[in-house]
Amino acid sequence: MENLITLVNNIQRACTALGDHGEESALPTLWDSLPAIAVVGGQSSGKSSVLESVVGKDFLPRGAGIVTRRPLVLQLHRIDDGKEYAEFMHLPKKRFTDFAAVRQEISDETDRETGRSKQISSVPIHLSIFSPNVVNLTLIDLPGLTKVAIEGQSETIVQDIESMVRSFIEKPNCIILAISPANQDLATSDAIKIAREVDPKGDRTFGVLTKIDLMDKGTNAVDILEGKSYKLQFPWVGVVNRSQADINKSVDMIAARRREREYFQSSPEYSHLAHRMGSEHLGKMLSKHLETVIKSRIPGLQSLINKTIIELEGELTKLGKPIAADAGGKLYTTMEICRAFDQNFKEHLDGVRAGGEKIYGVFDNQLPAALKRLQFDKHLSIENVRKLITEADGYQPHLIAPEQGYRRLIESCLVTIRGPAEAAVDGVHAILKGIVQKAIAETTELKQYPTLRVEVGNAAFESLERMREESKRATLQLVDMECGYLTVEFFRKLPQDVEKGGNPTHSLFDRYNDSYLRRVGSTVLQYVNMTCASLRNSIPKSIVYCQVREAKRSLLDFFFTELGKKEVSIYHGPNRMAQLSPHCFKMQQYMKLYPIIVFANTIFAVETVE
Ligand SMILES: Nc1nc2c(ncn2[C@@H]2O[C@H](COP(=O)(O)OP(=O)(O)OP(=O)(O)O)[C@@H](O)[C@H]2O)c(=O)[nH]1
Repeated sequence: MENLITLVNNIQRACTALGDHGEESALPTLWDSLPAIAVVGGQSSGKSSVLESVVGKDFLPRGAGIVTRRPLVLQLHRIDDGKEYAEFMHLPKKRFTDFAAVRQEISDETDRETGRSKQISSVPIHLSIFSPNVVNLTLIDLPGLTKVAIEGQSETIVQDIESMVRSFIEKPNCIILAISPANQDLATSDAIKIAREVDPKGDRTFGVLTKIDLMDKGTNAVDILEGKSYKLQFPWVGVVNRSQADINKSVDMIAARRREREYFQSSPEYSHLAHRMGSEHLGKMLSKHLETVIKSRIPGLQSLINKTIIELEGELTKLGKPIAADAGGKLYTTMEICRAFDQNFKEHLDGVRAGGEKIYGVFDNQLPAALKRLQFDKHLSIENVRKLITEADGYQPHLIAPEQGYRRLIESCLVTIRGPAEAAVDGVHAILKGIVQKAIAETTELKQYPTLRVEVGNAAFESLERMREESKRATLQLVDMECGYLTVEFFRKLPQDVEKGGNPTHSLFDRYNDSYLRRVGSTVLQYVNMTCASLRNSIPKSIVYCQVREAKRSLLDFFFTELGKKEVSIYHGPNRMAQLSPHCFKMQQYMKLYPIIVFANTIFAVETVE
C-alpha cells in the first residue's frame, strides 16, 4: 500500500514540475484531485514544530513573530536505505544532506519572493525529503493565522493570511491538521474555527494539541484528548514538541521524540492515552489515513485523467498538422496560412461570406442620413445670410452682386460636409476591422499559432490604419475641392434670374432687404444641394478606392516584407509542443503519467483482493 502513496507523491511532483499547483485553469487540475495534508493554526501555535517532529528532522526556520511567510509543500519519500537528503523544486540539481542548509534555503527563498520584509506570499516553496525514517506523506506548512498586523506589515495581512490558508484547506481533497496550543483556551483556537468553517462535519479534520507540557499546574488536556470537550471524527492527538530553550540548546529530534514518549507514558493523567499520543503516532496515523483516502480517490483520478485525455486529443485534432522545422518550411507554412486568412477576408468583401454588405450600408444609409442632418436651410437663415454678406462686403458694399458673400455662404455650408465624409471613412474602417477579426477566427490554421495570429491581426490592423489615413486625406480633398472652385455655369445664370425675380430699379441698399436676402439664400441652398448630391456619389468612390480595394489588394503586403525578420518569434521556438498553449502542453505531459495511474489502480485492485 505504501507504493500508492509513493505514486501519488510522484504524480504530485510531476504536477508541480509541469506548473500545475491547482491554480485556476480551463480544465480541472490534477493537483487539486490529489490528497494532501495542510497544517493550520494560529501564529506560534507549534505548526512547524509538529511538522519537524513528524519528519524527525530539524529543518524549518524558527524564531519569534511571523516565521512561515510562504506555503511550504513538503513531500516525504520513504527510501529503503541510504543517507537522507532533501531537494527543492527551485534547485533541481542540488541535493541537501545538511538540514541546517535546508533551513537557510527556505529562509532565503522566502526572502527572494517577499523581500526581507514581514510580508507574506502565496507562491509555495516545494521541498522533498528522502529518508528511511519518514512515512510517505505530503504536508503543507502555512503561515500562522493572526489577529493584528504588527509594525512593518500591511494592514491587510490578517485577511491575506486567512484567504491563503482558506484557499488550501477548502479543497475537498485537503486533509486539515488543525494545530491548537494546549496552554490556550480551545474556544479561542484559530485552527478549529477555520477548519469548522470549511469542513463542518469534521470528515477531514485532525485535531492536534501542542504545548501540553506548558499547561498551568493543576490543569490537564485529558477532556480534549478524549474528545469530551470538542469532538472530532478522528481522535485528538497530543504532542510535546521541543521548547524554544531546547531548540537553542540544539536538543536533537531523536532525543526529543524519546522525551515526548516518556512524557506521555510517565504522566499519570495521560498514561492511558500514551499509545495514541506523540508525533510518531501522528505521522503513522496520517500516513494510514492518506492511504485510505487515496484508495477511495483512484477511480475518480482515473476518470479525471481519461476525461482530460479525451479533451486534449480533441484540442490536438483541432490544432492541425505539425510544422516543418527548417526556416524554408516555416516560411512556406506561414505564407500558406496567411493566404488562407487573406482568402477568407476577401470572401467577406466579395459576398461569398457575410459582412461586406455592411460597407454599402454606410454609403446608402449612414452617409445620406448624416448629410441630411446638416440642415443647410437652417444655416442659410436670413440673419446668417445678411451677416455673412455684410461681413464679406467689408467697408465697401457690393455694387452688382454679392460675389464674396456667395462664396463665403457656400463655403461655410460645404465645409460641414467634412464631418459626414470623415465619419463614412471611419465607419468603413470599423467594418473592415471587424471583417479581419472574423477572417482570423475562421482561419483554422491560425488557431495553431497564437503568436502568428496576433502578428497577422496586428499587421492587418496597421495596414487598415494606413488606408484609413489615405482615404481620409483623399475624401476630404474632394470636399475641399468643391470649396475651392465653384461651378461657374450655375452662377452665369444668376443675373438673368435676378433680373426676372428682382427689381433692378431698386437702389443698391434696398438689396439688403429680406426678399433679396431670401433669394440669395435659396440660390446658395440650390448650389450646395447640387454639390452635396455630387459628393454623396463621389465620397463612396474615394473610400472604396482607398480602403476597400486597397485592403483586398495589399492587406498583408507590408507583413510579408517584414516576415523574414519576424519568422523566429512567430513560432515561439522550433517544435510544435511549444506552440501549444501552456495548458495544453501540461496536459500532454499528464498523458505520459497515465500509465502510472493505471499501474496504481492495479496495485489498488490487488490490495483490495488481499
Ligand atoms: N514547550 C513547548 N514549546 C513548544 C511546543 N510546540 C512549539 N513550541 C514552541 O513554540 C514556539 C513556536 O513554535 P513553532 O513551531 O515555530 O510555531 P509555528 O506555529 O510554526 O509558528 P509560525 O510559523 O511563526 O506561525 C517555538 O519556540 C517552539 O519551540 C510544545 O509542545 N512545547
